Amino acid sequence: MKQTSPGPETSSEHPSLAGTDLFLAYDRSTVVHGASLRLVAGQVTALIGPNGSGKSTLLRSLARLHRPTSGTVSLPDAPDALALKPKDFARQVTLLSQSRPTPNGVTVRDIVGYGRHPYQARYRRTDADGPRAVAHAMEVTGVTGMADRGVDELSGGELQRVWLATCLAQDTGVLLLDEPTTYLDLRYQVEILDLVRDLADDHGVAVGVVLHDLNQAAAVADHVVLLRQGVVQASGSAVDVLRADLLSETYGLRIDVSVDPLTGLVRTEPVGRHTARRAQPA
Ligand SMILES: Nc1ncnc2c1ncn2[C@@H]1O[C@H](COP(=O)(O)OP(=O)(O)OP(=O)(O)O)[C@@H](O)[C@H]1O
Repeated sequence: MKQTSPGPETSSEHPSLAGTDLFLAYDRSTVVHGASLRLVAGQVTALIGPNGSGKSTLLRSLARLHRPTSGTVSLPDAPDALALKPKDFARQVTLLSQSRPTPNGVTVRDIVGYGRHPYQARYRRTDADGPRAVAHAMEVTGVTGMADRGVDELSGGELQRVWLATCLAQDTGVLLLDEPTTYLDLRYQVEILDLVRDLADDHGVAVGVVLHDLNQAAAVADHVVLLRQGVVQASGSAVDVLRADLLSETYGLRIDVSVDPLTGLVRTEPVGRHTARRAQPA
């Protein structure tokens, strides 16, 4: 692994969630080989890499939805987070996964309310913060206006925001997001990424987010982790990881990289045959 700069892996800060030397397999086929990741409070860590490189599997293992063959997942109060009771874990970590089944006959407000499940006792209602948390989660994701609609009648982007609201209502210190901008129009892509940044900056949430758009990763992340074939290729700041040579080799495609003089953000530009042809001088 190329450790390009002091990133979460070398940070002396205590991580809010850490995966260490994780090996992850489906049946007997190992797809993630010894990956380590530390999510730190107030920081956004983006996982990037080509299709099938193991991003979702790694994220799901951090959320305890994929049991590692070996390696550990730990929380500050639990060196072995896999041993925690489900509700104790769910009060600390939530995952917005890529796809979820859409239940019939359930309203948006109900679905967002499911996020409060870890705070509710079986026989008594003890969740005094619930209504406030649900209302706030719906407001920041822009779904308050559709609170009474059935989730089975929403568009893909609307539904994505409802699921995100459900995660936010869970009010955890660690938020794991698998491609949260998929299905969203441009405005909501930007709003969701702004929201992610606010959660880290203003509420100290540790965010781990899978992104395909490298420019979005550059814009939102404090740290970027590049995966290839289940191996962490590089980990560090956007400037250190989003390098033309590293990206071109990893994605098998020429990718030009520049720094925007106005924003200082790294910009990546994949160069296909058509782009290259158009760039030829007349
Ligand atoms: N349920 C499954 N059963 C068997 N193999 C799987 C399963 N899910 C994923 N894989 C395999 O595991 C590897 C990693 O997949 P994963 O979904 O973690 O990658 P990814 O980087 O998130 O991909 P993408 O960008 O396409 O979403 C791939 O080779 C994939 O084919």
